[in-house]
Amino acid sequence: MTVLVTGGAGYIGSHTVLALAEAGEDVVVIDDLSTGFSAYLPEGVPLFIGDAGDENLLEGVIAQHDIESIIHFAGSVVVPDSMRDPLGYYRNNFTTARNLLNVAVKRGISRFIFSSTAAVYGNPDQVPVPEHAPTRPLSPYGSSKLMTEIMLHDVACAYGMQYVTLRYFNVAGADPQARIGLATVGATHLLKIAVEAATGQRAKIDVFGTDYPTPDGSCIRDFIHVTDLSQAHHSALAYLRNGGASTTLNCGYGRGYSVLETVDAVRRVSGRSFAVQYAPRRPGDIMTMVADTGRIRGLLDWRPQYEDLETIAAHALAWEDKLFRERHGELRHAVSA
Ligand SMILES: NC(=O)c1ccc[n+]([C@@H]2O[C@H](COP(=O)([O-])OP(=O)(O)OC[C@H]3O[C@@H](n4cnc5c(N)ncnc54)[C@H](O)[C@@H]3O)[C@@H](O)[C@H]2O)c1
Ligand SMILES: O=c1ccn([C@@H]2O[C@H](COP(=O)(O)OP(=O)(O)O[C@H]3O[C@H](CO)[C@@H](O)[C@H](O)[C@H]3O)[C@@H](O)[C@H]2O)c(=O)[nH]1
Repeated sequence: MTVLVTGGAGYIGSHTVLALAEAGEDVVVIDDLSTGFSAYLPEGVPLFIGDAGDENLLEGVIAQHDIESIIHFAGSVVVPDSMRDPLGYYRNNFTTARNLLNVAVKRGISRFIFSSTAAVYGNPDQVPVPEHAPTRPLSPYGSSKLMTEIMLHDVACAYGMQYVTLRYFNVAGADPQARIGLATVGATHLLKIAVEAATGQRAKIDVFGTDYPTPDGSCIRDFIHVTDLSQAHHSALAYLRNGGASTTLNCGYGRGYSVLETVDAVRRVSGRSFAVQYAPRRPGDIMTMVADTGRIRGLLDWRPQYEDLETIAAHALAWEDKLFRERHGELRHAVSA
């Protein structure tokens, strides 16, 4: 019984592959390495380099491995890019998933876990946001994920598939042993930018908007540690294997931190000071995004371990220090599960 992980060489995918491999699961990965890194896969995990929407490739992988479930991470993830290139985003997020589901249905693979996003909610009417809140995405990225959610639901109803759609809130941090982490060059995530500043790779960090009607004027986010999120995937798999009904789950902790609090946490754990500049609001930003986590905590046997913001910041920083030294030729990379 093997789990097929698409996009398994990416940031969240590689942490999930590591968690599955450490739990003794058989895993195979399909990744086109457009933003992923083959070196971040544990030794012995087969990697098929190619498009997760290539039906011939998928048929070949399924012919060689006894695939029991699919976890689908592969996709394009940068919100502003999706505004410039909506067709590219609909192709890589929606059409890829459509082809993957087509092969899954043909080959009788009946368990599917899908990476969705809090971006499907758009500006929420209520915070914390429950799963039944209205979905009003503000970007083609969010729309492409919502369309895929709807397609998955329809496919599951028609062909008897069971699925879990996981809506991630703000994913951050790195493997606590710093074996892997976020390595994307030019990443735009707040915590990544802050640890780049703390490691001297940036002169300063801009805080986009300090005039919001929040306690300190900056936006508020619900950060989830990538290792806890990877464990949520394993728990979702166990839930489906136990016959759990198809469902959609928010993935966060239900606790919001402001942008300024987050930057302060990086300053504290690093003990390094860096310049913080107040900048205008970033277009399209949602003011407050915090998950209602009642459903995931009630349905899954999931025990997050790294809910503390300083722990998330410390792990992101340790990884960034290592990545910086690797990229400057002082270290070589090796992952062992
Ligand atoms: N990082 C976040 O904060 C966040 C939040 C919400 C949802 N998500 C979703 O989680 C998933 C993983 O995101 P990530 O942050 O790890 O990004 P990432 O870019 O690190 O990972 C994506 C992986 O998919 C691969 N890929 C892309 N298109 C492919 C294709 N057509 N075929 C095969 N491989 C392909 C890339 O090479 C990469 O390894 C995405 O679906 C993303 O939309 C991420
Ligand atoms: O240099 C920076 C970077 C970010 N921010 C602010 O920090 C907050 C968080 O921004 P960011 O880390 O870019 O995340 P989001 O825009 O909240 O989006 C993330 O979280 C979404 C789910 O909630 C995912 O869908 C997206 O892919 C993911 O990037 C926002 O208020 C930004 O304006 C800054 O002030 N300065």
